[in-house]
Amino acid sequence: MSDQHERLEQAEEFLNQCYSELGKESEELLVRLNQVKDDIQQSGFYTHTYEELVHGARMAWRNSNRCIGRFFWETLKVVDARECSDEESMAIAIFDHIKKATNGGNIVPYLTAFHPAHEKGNIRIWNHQLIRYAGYVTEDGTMIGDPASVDFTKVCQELGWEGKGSSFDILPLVIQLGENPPALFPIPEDLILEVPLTHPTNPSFEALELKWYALPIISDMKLVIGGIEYTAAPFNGWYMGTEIGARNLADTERYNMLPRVAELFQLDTSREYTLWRDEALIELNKAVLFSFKQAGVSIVDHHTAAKQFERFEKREQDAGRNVTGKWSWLIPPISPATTHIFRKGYKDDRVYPNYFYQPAPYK
Ligand code: HEM
Ligand SMILES: N/C(=N/c1cccc(CO[C@@H]2CCNC2)c1)c1cccs1
Repeated sequence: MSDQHERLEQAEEFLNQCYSELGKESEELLVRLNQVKDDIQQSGFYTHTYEELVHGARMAWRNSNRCIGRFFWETLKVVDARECSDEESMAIAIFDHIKKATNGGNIVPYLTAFHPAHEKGNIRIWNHQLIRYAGYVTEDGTMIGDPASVDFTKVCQELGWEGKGSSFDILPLVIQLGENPPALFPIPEDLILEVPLTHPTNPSFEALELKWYALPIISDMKLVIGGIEYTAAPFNGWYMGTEIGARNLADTERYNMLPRVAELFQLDTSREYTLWRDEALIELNKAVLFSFKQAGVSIVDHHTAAKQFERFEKREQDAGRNVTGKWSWLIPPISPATTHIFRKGYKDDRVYPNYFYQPAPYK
């Protein structure tokens, strides 16, 4: 099937569902379908109205099989930055996104849509997340910072960026328009909200000098709506505590903090069966949730998130829509069997609109 014919089919499927969900008259839909058909026949593309862009981005979140946070899909705020035509104006839009989404700690889910892929080539944001810590391998092979960031940190250094070499250096924003060389922008420090980690009952925890950033904002996925591909469409939510406490700070190939936490709580690490790893995990996750709450920064524990997801499932059923999901991602990494998700099956069907991985623009 030709590219144009395929895009027209995808456009028609999206517009039919979108206009039906928005309760629009069939007359309005027919006019729109004819206009889109002409546009695609003329140029191979069509341009979403702002309303279609907003609802399409929300539908894509609703269809994200690996996301436990979908209860809030209808609240996503969307900024239309499709007019941005140079790296500077994109950087300004991105800084504005960070500021509005952070909202002093009361995090608001936002998506900023830049111009979709077209003949002038793609726009790519090279960062995986807009706010993330650098990772360095020293001469003697020891790790500083986030090991998951080592490759991207090297790329930033090759582009002229110099980090301070601390465990928590915020990486710069890297934007590439089409075939232009990538443009690098340090993120203004006053835009970055971070939470120092303390423990509710163990005052010695702060000696670990751990912290994490408040705003998780994914910037390397592609938003596809009705055959139109938004290759730069950063979106943020708030964290689920386990992401920080059970993975980012706990994984041996990340900050690998469990042995240090065990030491602080004087756990018996001589044998696995003392479950010292599990006890350290719980203490670390309690510290993350306690610290974010203390700092007035939005976060959700995995039990509450699972309950919200259950309400999402019920509401989708009532709306006559099937809930698709990827079980292995939806269950939380600690105490998964304490959630209803563990006992359910989900079909990992691909439903459009949706968010997709795209090849790394550097390597
Ligand atoms: C509002 C609070 C939100 C929470 C607590 C939340 C929670 C999560 C968690 C825990 C994951 C798994 C991440 C991992 O295991 O590394 C995830 C995945 C995902 N979420 Fe959400 N989410 C939220 C909002 C959003 C929003 C606003 C969007 C998009 C508009 C979104 C789209 C996705 C996608 C596409 C994935 C899969 C990512 C991948 O395949 O790597 N989520 N979410
Ligand atoms: N809480 C979140 N968590 C994530 C959501 C999507 C992706 C990720 C990071 O995924 C990486 C790839 C696989 N695990 C780490 C984390 C959100 C980020 C942006 C909106 S909500």
